[in-house]
Amino acid sequence: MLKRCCVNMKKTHLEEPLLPAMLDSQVSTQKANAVIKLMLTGAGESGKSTWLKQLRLIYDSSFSESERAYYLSVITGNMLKQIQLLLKQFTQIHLDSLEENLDHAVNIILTYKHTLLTKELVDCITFLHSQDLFTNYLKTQQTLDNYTYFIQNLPRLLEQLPNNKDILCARVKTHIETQFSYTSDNVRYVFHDVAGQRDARYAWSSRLQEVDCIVFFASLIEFDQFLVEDKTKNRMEESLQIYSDLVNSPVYLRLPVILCLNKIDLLNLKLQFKSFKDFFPDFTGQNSPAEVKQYITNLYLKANRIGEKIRSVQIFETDATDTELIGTVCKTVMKFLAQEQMKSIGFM
Ligand SMILES: Nc1nc2c(ncn2[C@@H]2O[C@H](COP(=O)(O)OP(=O)(O)OP(=O)(O)O)[C@@H](O)[C@H]2O)c(=O)[nH]1
Ligand SMILES: [Mg+2]
Repeated sequence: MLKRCCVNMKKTHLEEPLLPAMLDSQVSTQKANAVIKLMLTGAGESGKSTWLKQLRLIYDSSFSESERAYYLSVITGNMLKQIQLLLKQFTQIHLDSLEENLDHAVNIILTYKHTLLTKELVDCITFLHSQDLFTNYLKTQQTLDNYTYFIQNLPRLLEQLPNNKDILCARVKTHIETQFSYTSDNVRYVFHDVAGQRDARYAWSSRLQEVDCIVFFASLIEFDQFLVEDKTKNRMEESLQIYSDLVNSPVYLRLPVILCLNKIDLLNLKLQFKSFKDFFPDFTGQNSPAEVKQYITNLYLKANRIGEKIRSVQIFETDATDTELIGTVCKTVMKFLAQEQMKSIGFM
């Protein structure tokens, strides 16, 4: 049941606790006569915190200059750590065959110690990515999901602070649960963003007891990826297991579920280099975004063994970095929750 109560005037803030400005985000002054709490769930890197950033952009304010400067160091750190990791293995394989220019660029990157983006660093990274030897190796490796996006955009970030899209594409792992709330049509929506990696999931159950809806994020492009916390475990299998545990649990039967099949924007790109069937041999379709998406959707549908009459599930295909799309999804989610509320009080 959705609870009706007084307006909740608690401060709202976004993840990234190291950033002081974010802890001081706006307080809504709108009155509300109902509160709906939603918990964002899903494995690590599925897109929960990116959704929260979107809510802030849509319902509160844009990022300040100091937040943008903070994200510049996050992006530089994300990329540097990733490229250094790739290069460690790359240089082991090609130690004796690197041409002088490439060897020089590799050395600069490998010995770079801070998170300040400099022209020298960007030039070396750009040069590295113009070399077939490296780009062919890259196709066989697991990278950050927005790696290609940032490779293309690093030169711009030498001149400008990150724009909203850059910030939405940056990766900051969640350690501490955070929340964001806003009021629309007299209803206050409170979104709880929790950490998704294995060691953090023990904390989910107490929060799930208090919320009115589960929002589950599943990445559409994790079929060839392995967990950060367990390199032997396929990420999509893990996500299906978490989803199944949640939706089939008798404890959370009363909660409607919103399933976001996320990272739809990256699926096409991934399928140009990877064969879905190599990872899910039961798949007999074409290696096309439409067929792969349908197959994954069916896996999630099958994982839910509770009938529609008992639990409502609403499915969305999302790109969590697309503000317009997420705005539209939010409106549909609000309508869906209003219907659920009517059902729960016997009007439907
Ligand atoms: N291109 C693209 N990137 C996405 C999308 N959703 C999330 N990402 C990126 O994926 C990475 C992980 O997203 P997060 O929102 O931090 O994931 P999370 O679920 O909060 O992960 P944890 O905090 O570890 O539980 C970030 O770099 C995001 O920018 C998407 O739909 N499209
Ligand atoms: Mg997070």
